Amino acid sequence: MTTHPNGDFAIEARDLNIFYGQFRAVKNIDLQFRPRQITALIGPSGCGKSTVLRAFNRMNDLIPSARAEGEILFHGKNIYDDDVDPVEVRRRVGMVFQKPNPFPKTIYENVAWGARINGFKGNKADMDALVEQTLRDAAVWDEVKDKLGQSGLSLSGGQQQRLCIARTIAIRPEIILMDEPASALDPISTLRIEELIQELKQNYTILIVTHNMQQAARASDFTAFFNMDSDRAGYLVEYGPTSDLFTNPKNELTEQYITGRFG
Ligand SMILES: Nc1ncnc2c1ncn2[C@@H]1O[C@H](COP(=O)(O)OP(=O)(O)OP(=O)(O)O)[C@@H](O)[C@H]1O
Repeated sequence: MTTHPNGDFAIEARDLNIFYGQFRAVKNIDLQFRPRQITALIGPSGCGKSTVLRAFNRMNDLIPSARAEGEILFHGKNIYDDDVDPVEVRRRVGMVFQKPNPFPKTIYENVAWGARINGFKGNKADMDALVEQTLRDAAVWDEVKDKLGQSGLSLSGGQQQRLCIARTIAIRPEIILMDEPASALDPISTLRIEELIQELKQNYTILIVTHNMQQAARASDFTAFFNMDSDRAGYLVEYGPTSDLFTNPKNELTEQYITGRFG
């Protein structure tokens, strides 16, 4: 994929519409994400947050009925152009899912896999060092360093999710998409994930879908609020710095949503 600088933005949606068969699930989305910032996508159930998120790494391609119109510009290139390889898009735009889904392999292999995908050529000692550094970056090293040969599935839910984040960053993406990454976790594990997201921001642009308004307010720099129209298509109501959106929303609907009056 030949790419060019994309102005000030890490990734950008232009007039994005996504359909499942005849049904238009989201409409006319324009959104621009600055590098190394965390953006929360919020809104009532079914308004299309996950659908929009998955559009940024062509994950919707895996759903046979799904179709995108419009553009997603990444380094100035529309990722939906015919000459773009979706596998390469997913390498550069990684994803963490709601339910932790480590591979049924060792903790070590869950991380080493990503490095190999990236063409890692070093010896065993180099790989050991890379696995350690990646697990440290994902704030899970201390808990797993004595059991790297055990299955990733043997860890707690919160540890599994941090292992999945390690697996994602081992591929060195530029952008990380997170679809409610803490919603299946207890409050302490949730806080650890939020802290980790803050650290990852130094190196990655992060888009995070969350149902949890406090989490959006605490953990993000920007917030995009979506709602569902009378035709059930999701649309973007308001987008801006999180502090503005939560303290001084411009739109009446945003105010109603963040104060819990609907959704
Ligand atoms: N695979 C699919 N096939 C058909 N319709 C789908 C599919 N996935 C989602 N939809 C529909 O698209 C719309 C948006 O769904 P989506 O899951 O993106 O919303 P959401 O805001 O993330 O919801 P939630 O907060 O409940 O997870 C909904 O009407 C949903 O029923």
